[in-house]
Amino acid sequence: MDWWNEAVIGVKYVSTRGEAPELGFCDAILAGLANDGGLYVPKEWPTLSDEQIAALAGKSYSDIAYAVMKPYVEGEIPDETFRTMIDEAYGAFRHQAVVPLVQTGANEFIMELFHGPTLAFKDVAMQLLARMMDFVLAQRSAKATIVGATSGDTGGAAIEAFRGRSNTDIFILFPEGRVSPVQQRQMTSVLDDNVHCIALKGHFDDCQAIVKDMFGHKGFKDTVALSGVNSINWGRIMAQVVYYFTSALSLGAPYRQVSFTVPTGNFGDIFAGFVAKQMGLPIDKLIIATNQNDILARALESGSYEVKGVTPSASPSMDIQVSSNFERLLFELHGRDSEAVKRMMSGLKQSGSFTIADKPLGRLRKGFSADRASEAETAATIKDVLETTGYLMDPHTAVGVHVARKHNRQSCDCCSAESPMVVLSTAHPAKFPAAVEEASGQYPDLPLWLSDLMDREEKFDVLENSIEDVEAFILKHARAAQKT
Ligand SMILES: Cc1ncc(COP(=O)(O)O)c(C=O)c1O
Ligand SMILES: N[C@@H](CCOP(=O)(O)O)C(=O)O
Repeated sequence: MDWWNEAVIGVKYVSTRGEAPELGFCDAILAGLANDGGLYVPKEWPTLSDEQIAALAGKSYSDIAYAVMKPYVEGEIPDETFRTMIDEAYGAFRHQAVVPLVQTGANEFIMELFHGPTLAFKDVAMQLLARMMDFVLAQRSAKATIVGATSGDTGGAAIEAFRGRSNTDIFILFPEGRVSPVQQRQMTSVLDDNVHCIALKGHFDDCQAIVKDMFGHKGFKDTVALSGVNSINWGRIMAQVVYYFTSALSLGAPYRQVSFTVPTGNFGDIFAGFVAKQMGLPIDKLIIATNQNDILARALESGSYEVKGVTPSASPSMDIQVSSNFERLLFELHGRDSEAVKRMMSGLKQSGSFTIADKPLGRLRKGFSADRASEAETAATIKDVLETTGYLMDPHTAVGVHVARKHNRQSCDCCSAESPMVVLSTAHPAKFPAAVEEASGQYPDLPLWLSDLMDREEKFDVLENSIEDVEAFILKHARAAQKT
């Protein structure tokens, strides 16, 4: 593709908090979190015209991925190298279409994002990010220590993508006893020397807070050459933008608007939808679907973002209160005013809450809707969809389907019933067999190639919810630290 406007090629990245240096793509993905605590976003959004989007119709996933992501990496990763990375990353997916659509109702489609190696949508970005980071590190003859916090899926996908790589050690923090047994075994049964799993005595938000605080601890960060693979990393979001394009194109874009409902926790996946819209994809509505941990739905309703504590649910990967990527959206909603973002984030740190002012709140409500699914509603949706269509879905996807159906597009004045509704299916049901069986009576088996997973040997350490303990553990095991 050579039709990208020269003006937007080779995008630079700025921090949402305005105090970190502007970076090129390679530095931005290695940095993970900006050193002012903010998140990197492109300085400007590359846009595509309807004609350019139409020209992508009928192309393969890899072709579309290359076209959509090219301006973000231009001048930093050579075209041919980038194309090879994309082909390799998505060649490993076990479905020809990479992210196929399945119709489950009138104008309702499920986008299956779980055909990668760990059966979750995280593979889509992680398979590419690992290759890009490896490339940058090799070019610089450098090593990095990757850290990640997981409520279950990011950890497995990251470990699978980075296992055995000689330039990186990876440390994944998961909340002890709060991920599904399949999710845990996907992480802990990887025995490669560069992989370290830490079961933290705390919640996911504790794991995420420790990861973010390690980025703020300069001495430690430099000693271990710290890098992150949570969706704070722009490279993750960029790769997730692609499937909004592929699915919308299959359903008639750019000549037809499409809406999306996204099961949401850290706001990365739905923020990628926002980016696709900024780039020119005709998205009608983006619907935020939460489980009973509904901070985002409450924030949209009341304008007050207020942490209330996490209640474990059948969709554990979404048991999140501090939703990292919401900061990226707040930055946009406030006209890229980093002072406003800093005020809100410091309110969050000090008192666990902040208020969104009227104007940005109006913008938020214009582009997004939000609702929640209770535990009973989630289970009932799994059962109902199975009985009416024969399709078995996981609890996270069911949260999405429930919220999509509840949003009555016949009567709302915010989006049209004519536009197809795509619900993102973020995980395979076999990752959550107990919840799926309890809801539907049907036990979802793991695919054959993972059928011995629960018999595999485990390797992990249990640590207190303490940044000192986690840092000491990393210092002891990270090869980048031992070099200095
Ligand atoms: C299965 C599943 N669904 C949904 C989500 C929420 O995605 P996001 O954090 O990007 O909002 C996650 C994890 O984050 C997940 O693992
Ligand atoms: N649900 C996630 C939580 C971390 O999210 P991320 O997208 O920011 O990495 C998980 O499964 O770990």
